[in-house]
Amino acid sequence: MTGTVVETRGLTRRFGDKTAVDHVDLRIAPGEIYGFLGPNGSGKTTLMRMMTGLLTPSEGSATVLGTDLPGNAEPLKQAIGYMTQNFSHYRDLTVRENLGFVGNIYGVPRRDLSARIDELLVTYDLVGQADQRVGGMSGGQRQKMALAAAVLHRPKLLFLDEPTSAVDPETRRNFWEQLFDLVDEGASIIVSTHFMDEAERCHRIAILERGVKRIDGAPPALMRDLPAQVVEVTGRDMRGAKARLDPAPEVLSTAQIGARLRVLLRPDLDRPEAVVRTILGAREDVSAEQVDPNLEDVFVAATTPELAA
Ligand SMILES: Nc1ncnc2c1ncn2[C@@H]1O[C@H](COP(=O)(O)OP(=O)(O)OP(=O)(O)O)[C@@H](O)[C@H]1O
Repeated sequence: MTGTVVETRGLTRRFGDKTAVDHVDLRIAPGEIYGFLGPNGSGKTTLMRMMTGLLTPSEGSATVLGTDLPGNAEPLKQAIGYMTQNFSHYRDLTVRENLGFVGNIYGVPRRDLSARIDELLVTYDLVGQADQRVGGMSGGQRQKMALAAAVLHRPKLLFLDEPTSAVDPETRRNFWEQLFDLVDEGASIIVSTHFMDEAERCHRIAILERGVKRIDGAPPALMRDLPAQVVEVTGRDMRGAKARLDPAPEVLSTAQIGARLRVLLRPDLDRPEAVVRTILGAREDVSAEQVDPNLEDVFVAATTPELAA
């Protein structure tokens, strides 16, 4: 294996007039958790489906674990695992039966399958649910089972499409512990999300918007290299403050987050917090402070036309 598990070259998919994925170039290294971060409809699922060989690109190509796509995707089937966005297992079967079914599809030998299922039930904390019908389990339990099913045949590359969209933060944290364990065991993982905290856990991310890759890199580097300065404003009447800041030429964008206003300003300004105070006028009830960029700022900057390259 070279230093790349996935390479895409101008990968594009159109549905009628709509371009769901638009000339995306990516390189994903082995042992990485690589995140696709983007809002609904930004093309994350379509991009993943093309990488798994399930969907033919309209244009462009990819090499996934040495297999060239478009082309014969058969060799990929055994090498990848895919956890789809919608739960795709049998609700009328038990956890053990579902895992057995998946094992048979992958041709796991009978003599190994039951031991492998027992091992997965322990790893994913499903021993108590082993003989329970999946339809009666919680969203978090179903998700754990879907992950167990995706890794049953020990794939080298795992695709997870918004795997934690329906679970509470604690379940999400545990789920991520398991992803790091899988990476320690040698897997590479591609995961899509619209949660910033999840994106921040990835080794590298690509931010997608309307099918276009706006930026990619390691989250700390993306935050460090943000082409903007960030000022946080707190006080009363944040909507009024936003209305005054938005038209100012020094201001690139504003976003209200609860009782705070997050303001991105041009990178060349001295004392951006003073600039914000001047724009807002002498208001005693408002404070403005320069803060370090976070991933949300990176996302906003990457999807702001004046800032995006
Ligand atoms: N089979 C299809 N036929 C027509 N349009 C499609 C099809 N699949 C996806 N699209 C469109 O392509 C765009 C990208 O969809 P996609 O599901 O890839 O986005 P996503 O980022 O995964 O969104 P979400 O977060 O909602 O899952 C959307 O506008 C969607 O409506």
